[in-house]
Amino acid sequence: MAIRVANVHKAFGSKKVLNGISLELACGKLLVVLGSSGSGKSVFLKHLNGLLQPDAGEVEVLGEKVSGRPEAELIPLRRKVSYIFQQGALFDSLTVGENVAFPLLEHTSLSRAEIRDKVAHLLTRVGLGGTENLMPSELSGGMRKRVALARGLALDPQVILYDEPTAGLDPLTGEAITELIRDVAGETCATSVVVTHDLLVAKSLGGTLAYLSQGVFSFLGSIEEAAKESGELARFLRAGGLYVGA
Ligand SMILES: Nc1ncnc2c1ncn2[C@@H]1O[C@H](COP(=O)(O)OP(=O)(O)OP(=O)(O)O)[C@@H](O)[C@H]1O
Repeated sequence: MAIRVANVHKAFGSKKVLNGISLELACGKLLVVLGSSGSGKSVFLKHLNGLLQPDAGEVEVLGEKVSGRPEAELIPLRRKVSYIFQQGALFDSLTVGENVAFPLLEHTSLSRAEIRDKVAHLLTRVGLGGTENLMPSELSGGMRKRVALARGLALDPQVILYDEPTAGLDPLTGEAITELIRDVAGETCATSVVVTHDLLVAKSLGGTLAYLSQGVFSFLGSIEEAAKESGELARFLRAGGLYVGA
């Protein structure tokens, strides 16, 4: 198993967000986490690399315990688990090339020339070849997300966590990012978890759907199976533009 979440609870003050959530995801699989705004999708994702710690329950990623570990012990695991933030989280004072090179400089002993080649390769892979010298301020939202993805892939992660990768993008750019996520999942055999509330993205990615509601996954299965559900999930799918039922 790449990811094992067992009975995880998380509250902020009196607000319960995760309420005994459980999940197992095998290596190389893609999971799409759906749910309404504020249902706790990002909170769930942050538990997978220890950015948040559960109040109770266990999280294991790539066979290693994430929950209950001090920050310093999680650093080696985070090299294998890439978290792609919603806004891209680029360093604004560094060029695009320097942003992508950053994890390679920090965590590998590659030479400058090797890093330059790897950065060029990663940027080409996300459709941004030759943009090394641009500053993040010169990029569109879609380009920033691509650079963030290139940086997130730099260390050849075994698990990739995407937080709303298409939020705020026009449909065509969103589609291009979705294709990229699908291609990366197919080519690298990495395990991917994609948090989104865009149902068309979920449909296009395929993989397993998890619907977060009331702090638990009230549904886990394929989009075809989801289409047979009733209640909140059916309403969510219908409102999101996926035709469900007769
Ligand atoms: N660090 C924090 N401190 C306090 N409350 C938090 C914290 N992080 C998240 N929350 C609360 O947890 C709830 C779930 O937040 P989360 O960001 O996971 O929602 P989401 O499902 O990802 O929503 P969206 O789709 O709008 O991004 C929200 O009520 C949020 O205010």
